[in-house]
Amino acid sequence: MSDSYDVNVALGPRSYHISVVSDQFDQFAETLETWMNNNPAFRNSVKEGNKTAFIVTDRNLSTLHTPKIENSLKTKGWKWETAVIESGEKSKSLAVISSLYDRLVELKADRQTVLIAVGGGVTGDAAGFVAATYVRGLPFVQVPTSLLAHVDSSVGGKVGVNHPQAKNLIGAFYQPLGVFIDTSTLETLPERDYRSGLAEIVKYGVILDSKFFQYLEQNIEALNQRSPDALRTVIARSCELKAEVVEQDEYERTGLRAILNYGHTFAHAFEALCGYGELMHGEAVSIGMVYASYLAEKLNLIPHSDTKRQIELLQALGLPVSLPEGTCLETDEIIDRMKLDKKTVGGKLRFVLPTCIGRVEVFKDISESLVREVLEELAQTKARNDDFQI
Ligand SMILES: NC(=O)c1ccc[n+]([C@@H]2O[C@H](COP(=O)([O-])OP(=O)(O)OC[C@H]3O[C@@H](n4cnc5c(N)ncnc54)[C@H](O)[C@@H]3O)[C@@H](O)[C@H]2O)c1
Ligand SMILES: O=C(O)C(=O)C[C@@H](O)[C@H](O)[C@H](O)COP(=O)(O)O
Ligand SMILES: [Zn+2]
Repeated sequence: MSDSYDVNVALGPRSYHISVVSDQFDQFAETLETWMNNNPAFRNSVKEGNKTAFIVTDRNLSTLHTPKIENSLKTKGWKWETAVIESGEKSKSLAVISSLYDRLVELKADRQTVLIAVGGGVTGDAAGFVAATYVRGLPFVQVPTSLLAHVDSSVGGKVGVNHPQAKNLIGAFYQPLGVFIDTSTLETLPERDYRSGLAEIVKYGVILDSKFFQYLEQNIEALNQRSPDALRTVIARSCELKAEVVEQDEYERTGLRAILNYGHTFAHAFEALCGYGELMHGEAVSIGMVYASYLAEKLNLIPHSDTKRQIELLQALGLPVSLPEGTCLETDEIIDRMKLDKKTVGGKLRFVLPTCIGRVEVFKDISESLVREVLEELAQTKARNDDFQI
């Protein structure tokens, strides 16, 4: 596999490129200008030297990688302002969005001001929502810096913020002009955040690609050591798989895109109920996939061995497979929160469940009592601290 690659997300007039490079932040402004030159709506700005940007980044990134983006813009004659939001899930809030609108008003930003998100999924989701809504749309560029953002959140155009009751309840579909992934950012990513990203990678194997799942099983050591080769392979494959799904169902209307939500019906309820930021998104997804897989077993869709393979892989990658010790969530409350999931129709829950490793389907007629059974049985295995090793 080469040192850099390019994944095209083919969405007609909203098509864009995901550029994956290593140690090439100095190329950022040139790449941005290429994307703008290829887009009739923005090429004049570059031609006329009207090059202004609004960078949104989080506190941690503001001293780590954001200066590299700023330096690159400087060499190409760009003017920019940088807004720093606090790190962590709590920044996915309407209060933060509102403060960013205020900054844009002060700046007198217009529809040619490029909004650049530099950070993890929180920054990308929040900044993307601002880009989607300010003056009904600013050109938006993602510079993801966490593994989770490389493989998932920067691709596909889901942007938004949390409601105190439920994750991502307020948002939009808004595709970026391009995604610039420099894998060197992973060198500074804390361990827990790195592992959180691995959960979404495992998700792609379960939902779409059994060979990829097998690759992950066979490369645990390399992934745990952040081997650049293994990382390039998994980032590339994850982006390709997500792009293929998004190309076919950009707005999650046919149901296909919903498969990217495997494990999330449980995960989002856990994240909201534990308090945003207590469980990382990827950790919640890891636990949520185990719950969903166990539900699939109860419906005789898969044998236990398929759940076991997921548990073993997730654990080998240092991910949790049950809620943390001491977590005590009421089953009724979990079900209540799950009903705020965006897949819910007419008050009825829908679940993405595996039918084997590499394939999932969306199920809509699952009895609440069965879901209750899963929640209660798995809460008890946690209490026995046996990590669901049945
Ligand atoms: N839009 C989507 O399609 C989509 C997909 C998956 C997840 N998400 C959302 O993404 C969010 C989770 O993303 P996340 O895990 O990146 O969280 P995050 O943005 O909070 O980043 C995790 C932590 O890592 C730090 N960090 C990021 N990059 C770093 C780097 N290179 N070096 C040092 N520190 C770094 C951040 O400052 C933060 O403290 C959740 O809100 C989730 O709902 C969205
Ligand atoms: O891109 C998608 O579609 C996904 O579902 C990817 C998920 O990993 C991601 O967490 C997403 O933000 C969840 O979306 P939501 O619509 O369930 O809030
Ligand atoms: Zn997710």
